[in-house]
Parts: sequence; C-alpha cells; structure tokens
Amino acid sequence: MNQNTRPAALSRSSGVPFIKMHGAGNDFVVIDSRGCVHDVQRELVVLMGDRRRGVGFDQLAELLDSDATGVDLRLRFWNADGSLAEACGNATRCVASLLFEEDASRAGLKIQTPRGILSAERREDQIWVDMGAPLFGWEEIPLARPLDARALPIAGQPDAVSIGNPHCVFFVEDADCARVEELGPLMENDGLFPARTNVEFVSLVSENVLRMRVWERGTGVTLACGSGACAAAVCAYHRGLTDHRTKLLVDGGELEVDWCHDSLWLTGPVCKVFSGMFLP
Ligand SMILES: N[C@@H](CCC[C@H](N)C(=O)O)C(=O)O
Repeated sequence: MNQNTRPAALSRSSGVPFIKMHGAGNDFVVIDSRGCVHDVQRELVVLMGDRRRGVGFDQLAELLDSDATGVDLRLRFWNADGSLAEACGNATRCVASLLFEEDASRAGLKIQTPRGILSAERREDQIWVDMGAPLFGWEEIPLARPLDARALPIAGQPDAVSIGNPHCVFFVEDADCARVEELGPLMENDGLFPARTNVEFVSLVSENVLRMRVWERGTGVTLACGSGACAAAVCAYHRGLTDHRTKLLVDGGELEVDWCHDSLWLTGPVCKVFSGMFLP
C-alpha cells in the first residue's frame, strides 16, 4: 500500500497496539482508541483481520471515549469484512474483563454501544453482560416486510429476532448435522433481511441445554456468538423448549444466558491471548 494512501490510523509511526482475546473461541482484536486523535478506519480492520497477512479475528472491538454521563467507555464493533455491527456479546464480555482487571475495586460498568448502554457486572469469577431486551418487531430486526418474526414463512420456519443486531434462528433436530457453511451465507444475504443477518442452528440437548452452531454476518463460521446465544435462548423460551436460564454448547465452549425482567444476561469464559503492535 502506498504510504500516501494510508488511512490515519495506519500512519501511526510505531504501529497500532492491540490485545488479542477470545470468549469461548469467538476471537477479537481489541484496540484502545480512548484519548486518541485517530480512530480505526475500515481499511485497517480489513488488513488486521486477514488471518494470513494480518492478525486475524472474528471482530475488532474498539474502545472509545464516551461523553454520556455515568458511562465508562464507548465500544465500536467491526466484523472481519470491515462492516460495523451494532452488538457483540462476547467482545463486550472480553472488554469488560479488561476493565475489571484494570481496576479491581469496580463493582460494575456502563458500556455505550450502538445497541444502547449495557451494564456489566463481576459476580465471583464470572463477568456478566446485560445485552438488553430482545426485539421482535419486523422493522426493528429489520425484516424486508411486515411479517411475524416467530416462524418465518420460509423453509425451516426460523425465528427472527434483534439483540441490537439481527439473528435468524433455525431449530433443527441435530445442530451438529446442520449445513452451516452452505445455509449460513444464503440466509445472511437473503432479501428478507435487508441489513443481512447472523444465522444460528440450534437443537435441544437436555433440560435447559441447547447446542448451537453459528454463521456470523460479516465473518462466517465462528466458534461462538454471544448475541447469537441470547437470540437462541430467547427463541427457545418462546417455543416452550427452555426456561429463562439456558446453557449453550457452542463449538468453542459453553455460554450461559439468563433472561430476567427484559434483560438478557450473558456469561462465559474470557481469555487474553497476547498483545502486540500491528505494523501495516
Ligand atoms: N460475535 C458476536 C457478534 C458479532 C457481530 C455480528 N457478526 C453482526 O454483524 O451482527 C457476539 O458475540 O455477539
């Protein structure tokens, strides 16, 4: 790339500092742009997201200053294809764990996201994030036309729901047999979802335990998806399959969702892998 055409964030002479993290295998690059003149641009996201030539990630989470009162920070989520996402449950959990680590005396956090202001709490050794209330209105998801989001009139009759970001949830006999790589991109780009969609394949394993595999909008197959877990849990509840508290077995581990009083609380493992300097 010609030096003159580099976006501002790429011309930081000493490179771009980052932390690599994952939550149940859903992996992230975290960049702290708080107090910085330059924020992250799409070109940097795509370069860093390349798993061979860059660092590689499912999402890049960018920490920004917030001017809202009582809020600790603002988060912006980028998918590996350079698109922006309104919500990312696992990245929010990872960033919250960094902030709790920074200041052990913090009891809770308020994090501004495009989905709204989310709360994070540390309960014993687990970080919980409140992903807010699910939205089922066709214009909220959004769907292309007025439809009942529960059991869409297409093959497989999936449910649609927004957790700030769009999800299309298929309940199947055995999620392990679902053709995620084939059906995922087809649904992601189906005209029914004008903003594209994340796609989950879910089956009931035992009481309040779901198996979930996921195709993420703007990324592809991932090992876990926090907002997807919330979407699956809430749709399973509506179908009478589960109670308000659900465990989700994903390819990268286990997530847990507790739906109480219009709050979808999400938890699961978080891991800091390494930190580095990206030299574009
Ligand atoms: N990994 C995420 C979801 C990331 C955003 C998604 N791909 C989208 O475009 O909406 C999670 O943990 O929620």
